[in-house]
Amino acid sequence: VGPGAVVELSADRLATALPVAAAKWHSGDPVDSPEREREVLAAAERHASALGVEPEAVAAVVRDQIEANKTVQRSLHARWHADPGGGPGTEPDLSRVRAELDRLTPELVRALADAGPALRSPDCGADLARSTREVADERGLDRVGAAALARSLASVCP
Ligand SMILES: C=C(O[C@@H]1C=C(C(=O)O)C=C[C@H]1O)C(=O)O
Repeated sequence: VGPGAVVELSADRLATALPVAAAKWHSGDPVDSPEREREVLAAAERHASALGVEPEAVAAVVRDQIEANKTVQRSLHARWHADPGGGPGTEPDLSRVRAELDRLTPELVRALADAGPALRSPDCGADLARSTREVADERGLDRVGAAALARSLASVCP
C-alpha cells in the first residue's frame, strides 16, 4: 500500500473546510477551535496506539491536516469579506460536518498505519508528490486547495 489512500483521505478531509467555514461565517465562531483540536488530536493518538503505530508521527500528520483546513477556511472568509454581498447562502450544521470529520480522521489514521512500510521507503517523497498532483487534478482543486493539500501532507514521509 502506498500513500495514495492517505492523499485521498486528506483531500476528503480538506473538502470539509468549505462547509465548516460557511457554518462559522454564519455563527460568527472563530476559525480556530483549540478545544476541538485537542479532542481530534487526542482521539487520533489513542487510535494510533491501538493500531501499534507511533502516536507522535500520527499526531504530526493530523496537526498538519488541521492547519491546512484552517488555511482554506481563512482564505474563504477573506474572499467572502472582500465581496460585498458575498458569502455562503446556506448555513451548514457544524456538528454534522464535525461528525463527518470524526469518520474521516480515523480512516486517515488507519491509512497511515497501512502505508507504514511505504512511508519509510526512499520513494515516499516522490510517490506522495505524484499522488498529490493526481488527486489535485482529479478534483479540480484551485491554487489554494492544491497548496493546502500539499501542506496537509507535509509530515507524511518522515
Ligand atoms: C474543522 C474545524 O476548524 C478547525 C480545524 C479543525 C480540524 O481540522 O479538525 C479543528 C478545529 C478548528 O481549529 C472545526 O472547528 O471543526
